[in-house]
This record gives sequence, structure tokens and C-alpha cells, in this order.
Amino acid sequence: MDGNDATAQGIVTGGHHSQARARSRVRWLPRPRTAGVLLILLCLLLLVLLPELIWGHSARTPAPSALNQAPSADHWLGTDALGRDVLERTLVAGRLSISLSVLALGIGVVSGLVLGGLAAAAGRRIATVISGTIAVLVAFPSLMMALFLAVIFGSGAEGSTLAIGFALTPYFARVTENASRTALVSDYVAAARCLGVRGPVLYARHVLPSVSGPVLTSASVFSGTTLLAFASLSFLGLGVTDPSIDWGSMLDNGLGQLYTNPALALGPSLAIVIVAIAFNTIGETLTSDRRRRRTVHGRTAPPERVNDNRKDVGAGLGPYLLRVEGLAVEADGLRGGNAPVVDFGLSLRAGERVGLVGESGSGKSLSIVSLIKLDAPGTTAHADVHYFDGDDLNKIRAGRVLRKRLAGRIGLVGQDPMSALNPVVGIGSQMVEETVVHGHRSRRDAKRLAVRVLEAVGIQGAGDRLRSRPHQFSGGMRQRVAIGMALMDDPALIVADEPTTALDATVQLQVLELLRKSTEDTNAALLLVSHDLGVIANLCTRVLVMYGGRIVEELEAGDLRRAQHPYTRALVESVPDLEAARERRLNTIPGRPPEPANRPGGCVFAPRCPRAQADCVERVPQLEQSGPSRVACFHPIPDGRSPGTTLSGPRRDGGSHEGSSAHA
Ligand SMILES: Nc1ncnc2c1ncn2[C@@H]1O[C@H](COP(=O)(O)OP(=O)(O)OP(=O)(O)O)[C@@H](O)[C@H]1O
Repeated sequence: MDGNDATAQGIVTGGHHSQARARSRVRWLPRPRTAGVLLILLCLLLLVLLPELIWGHSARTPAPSALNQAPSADHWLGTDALGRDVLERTLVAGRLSISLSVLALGIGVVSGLVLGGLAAAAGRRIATVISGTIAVLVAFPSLMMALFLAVIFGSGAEGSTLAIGFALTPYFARVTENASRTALVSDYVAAARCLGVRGPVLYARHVLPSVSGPVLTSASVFSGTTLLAFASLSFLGLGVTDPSIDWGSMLDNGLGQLYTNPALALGPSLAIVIVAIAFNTIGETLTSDRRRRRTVHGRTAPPERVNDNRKDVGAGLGPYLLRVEGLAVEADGLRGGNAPVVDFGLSLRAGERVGLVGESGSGKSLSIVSLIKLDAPGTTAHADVHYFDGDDLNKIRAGRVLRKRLAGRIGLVGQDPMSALNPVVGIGSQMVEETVVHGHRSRRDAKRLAVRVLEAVGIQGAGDRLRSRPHQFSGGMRQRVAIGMALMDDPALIVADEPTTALDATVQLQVLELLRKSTEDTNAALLLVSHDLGVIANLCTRVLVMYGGRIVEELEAGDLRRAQHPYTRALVESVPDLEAARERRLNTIPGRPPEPANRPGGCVFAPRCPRAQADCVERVPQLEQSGPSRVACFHPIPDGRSPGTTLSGPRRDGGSHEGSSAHA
């Protein structure tokens, strides 16, 4: 083990306290970016309120003594054909331009919420019609739609506001529909339904709070577009008309004299660009704040994002981060019941750590790569329900669009850090490249971040190690680097596929602690695949047990010793226990899991199961609630009892008799 490895845990833990102190010191200071946005909002507000009060009259009153003057000390942007100061008019026009944009945005948001909510919650036929209509309307460019509607609603401030507002409706409806569908399949909505909450009340109380985040984020992003749409309509003579002024109508006037008095068009053009950038900056900040949580990089997050998934579960707040139902992975020639993965389902909340365990060949790897839309070669995956972080992945076109959408939101930590890192490229370049390619940061920022991440994962002298190649690190350090790489973009989900298999026992512990700390710091969810039940029990709160391509049991990690499925129990009893009597023989499970093509009918585990009975070979048991767990077994072990029959007992089928290690 490397010195770095030996001390890394201490560094990480020690750093925690000093970070906490630093955090408490700066808790009440707004981040520079937030302060910048507040400043922008204040400026916009002043722009809406003050110029009208100060120059409202003079900006509209002709001044025959100063017609068409060029920019000067008295008139910074010159005067127009009636002698009015262009700068004053530009500032006064801001009131209508900004307030009408906000109003149109409000119309778009409210109508989108209603339409999208109906598309998600109405009966199947109505929902299909509304959803289809939204899909068609979204396909139209919003400006074309606004032009079309402006003809219907008429020109002028009112008509153009309604036209632009309703032109935005389909976009907000689409966002609302997607977010509502995610919320509607959540457990807390099911629980509310059980309590008799229905209809609009259910929607307002339990669905709307989940929808409001993405809708508000979209609204801020669309605000820039709305402003430009107003300018375009006024420019075309369909928007604000004399004596009122907005930037679009000023542009309309200015363009006629572009060659004789260019400042006339320059004023409103600059104003549109500056305010559109301001709106988009606000939108971007909201978007990134929503995605980004407090991280090991030292950036901060809202206090409510601090890891506390129990609070989340208890209060039923927020939708799942990841929800998959009916996932099947088919390989060439292996379909239906013989597909490598059949009917896999998983719901994961932000900050939650879930373990996936099962013997080799049970389908763990295929399931997780399909969960994150990285289909293994030669296989195809499809799921009935597949939501991630507010996105319905079934609705996003596979390929580049999907990849771009998921970029940086999922961090993958593989088994072998050597194969995860390019051996001929310095680790700094690899870390920087990923995040720059995702378009999330400039190269310089990414480099600074890489140093902070490496420090956080316990690499000493991180700045100097950026140029080091993977072979210059020990195995444990390489895995730390791989974890650091996965954390670079602040992912919402970390998927770790047997991350400690290639490491020795002491380094394993440090890497697991690092994963725990990283997920706690960032509130990222963790899906951990491991053969080692001890690892899973130590790190995860919930465990999914796979066998023969299916989930056979889902239980709390603390309940593993009371597992009800004979397979899970056999796995648990095969783990050495320091408290158990030394003479106690460890269990082994006879035989080995069948290949997908040779799976028996009925319960796949039946041929190796000491509790199997006639019905087990006739039907496939489905995952059903049994006490606190969900079990797919016709004859589960009653809570607290031992399986009754030795698991290394005689076999019932003609399959292989080579005893497989009972370790998963
Ligand atoms: N491309 C493929 N085509 C056909 N069968 C496949 C393909 N990939 C995997 N399989 C089969 O699917 C089953 C599940 O494989 P998977 O790699 O998901 O298992 P696993 O539980 O992750 O095993 P391990 O723990 O050894 O990684 C295996 O029997 C494997 O042989």
C-alpha cells in the first residue's frame, strides 16, 4: 500500500471538519454567482421602474431643435427624427419590453401547467390526445406560432402578449407532462391515493411541488427567447405601437435610418442583447443550481440537499432520481424468459445507496449498463418505465441526443481502474478532457477543479500529480483517481461496478469509505454492484438480490440476516462471521447458476433450492411484498428461522454439481 493510501482516509475525514467550519463561516454570504444574479435582477427592476419616472415625458416629447443629432456629450446615443434622446427612449422602452415578456412567460407557464398536468393525469384516451397535440405543437418554431397567433389575437401590446404566451404553452406543457408522469408513479403519490386524496387536490399537493422546479427553470431559460419574440413582433409591426414604445418598435424605426443615423437601432439592439444575456444568466444559474449539489470540490449547495434520504422518504418529498420498471435485456437469440435480464426494476432516491448482489452471471452488469443507457454490445434493452433525474429516458432519442443529455450526470466507477484510465495520458488531462468535452467548464476551470477533486479523494500533492500517468499510482490510488473522475461533473448518480474487486483488503475499506463520503457530500445516489455481501451491508441501505436475470429479493441492508428468499439466505450464511463458532461450517450453494439459454421453467433457483416444491417448477414467482421486503418466492423462509435444510444438501435436478462459492 502506498503512503498516500495509508493517509488518505485521514485526510478526507480531517478535511471534513475544516470544510464544515469554513462552510459555517460563509453560510450567510451569497455565492459570487448568486450575488451576480441578484444584482442583475435589481438592475432589471430599476430599469422597469425608474426611467419611466425620470424620462418618461421627455422621451415621448418631440424636440424640434435637436432633430437627428449624432451621439454627443448631451445625447450619448444621439436623437431621433423628432429630436428625442435615443438613450432615454431606450431606457424607457425597457419597462414595456421587460414587463410584457414576464407577463407572456406567466401565461405560458400557467397554461402549460394546466395542459401538461391534464396530459399526465387524465384518462388514457384524453391523455393520448393531449399528449399528441403537445408533441405536434412543440414541433412548430415558437416564433412562427407567435406570428400565427398574433394574427388571431390582433396587433398591439395585449395581442402580442397573448400570442407569445400561448406560443410558449406547448414547451411548458411538455416539461410539466414529463415531470408529472415521474411524480405520479412515485410511492408517495400512491400512498396519498391510498389515503383517498384524488383529483386536483392530489395534483396540487403532491405533484405540483415536484413539477415546479423544472418548470421554473425552463421559464427562466425561455425568458430570453420571449424578449426576442416581443422585439420581433414589434419590429414586424404586430407588437407595441405608438405612442407606447418598446425595443422592438424602436428597432423598427431605427432600421429605416440605419445608414444615416445608426445609433437609433444601436440603442434598442444593445438593450435586447444585454437583457437577454441577463435573463439567460439567471436561467443558467437556476438550472445549474438545481443540478449541482454541494461537492467535494468546495462548492456549496442549499442546506436542504445535505444527505438525508430518510427525511426524504419519511416526508415523501420529491420524485425518485432513478425509476426503472420492467427492464429486459435481450441478447441475440435469447429473448422472453431466457433473456439475460428479465423484468428488472429499481427506484432510487437522491443520496440513497443501494447494493446489487448476485452470483456471477446473474445479470448485474447487463442491468446496470442498461439502467444508464449504455447497452452492452450484442444486447438490446427496453424498459416499461425509465426516468432519470426528471427525464423520461424512453422519450429521448437514443444515440447522441441521449448521451449529451446524460453527460456528466452519471459517474461510472468500474472494477479495474487500470482499464478505466488511459495508460498513456496524464490523469490530469483525462479528468479535464471529460468535463471540457461535456461543455461544462473551461479548460482552466476544469484543471483547478481536477486538483481539488484529487485532493478530496486523498491524492497528496495533487497539483504535481496531474501529469502523472496511471502506472505511476498504486492500485488504490488509481481507483481513487477513477472515483475522482466520476465525480468531476458532480453526478447525481454514481454507479460502481465491483469497485473494490481488484484491490487488497485495507485499500478496499478506504475506497468504500471514499464512496460513502463522496455520496454524503454531494447527495449523489449510489448503485453499488458487488459480490461481497459484507461490502453491501456496510455501505448500502437497501439491497437488491439478483438470480438468473431476475430480482429475487429486495430488502433493507439491516434485514439481510432475516432474508426470506432461500437464495439470499444462502448467500448471507456463506459469509464468514467473526462472532460465529469456529467449528461452524460455512454454507455453500450446490451447483451453479444456469446460463440464460439453459434456464429451467418456473423459479430459476428451484433446482438448487432446499425449499423447492412442485409449484416452483411450474410457475415463475413474482416479486411481492412480504413484511418489510419484497420477495419472489412461493415458499419464503419465515422471518427469523433458518432455511431448515442444509444448502449444501442433495440436488434435485440434473444440472452441474460443481459447488459454486456461496459468495455472490
Ligand atoms: N452480449 C451478450 N450476449 C449474450 N449473452 C450475454 C451477453 N452479455 C452477457 N451475457 C450473459 O448474460 C448473463 C448475465 O451477464 P452479466 O455480465 O450481466 O452477469 P453479472 O451478474 O454481472 O456477472 P459478473 O458478476 O461475473 O460480472 C451471463 O450469463 C452472460 O453470459
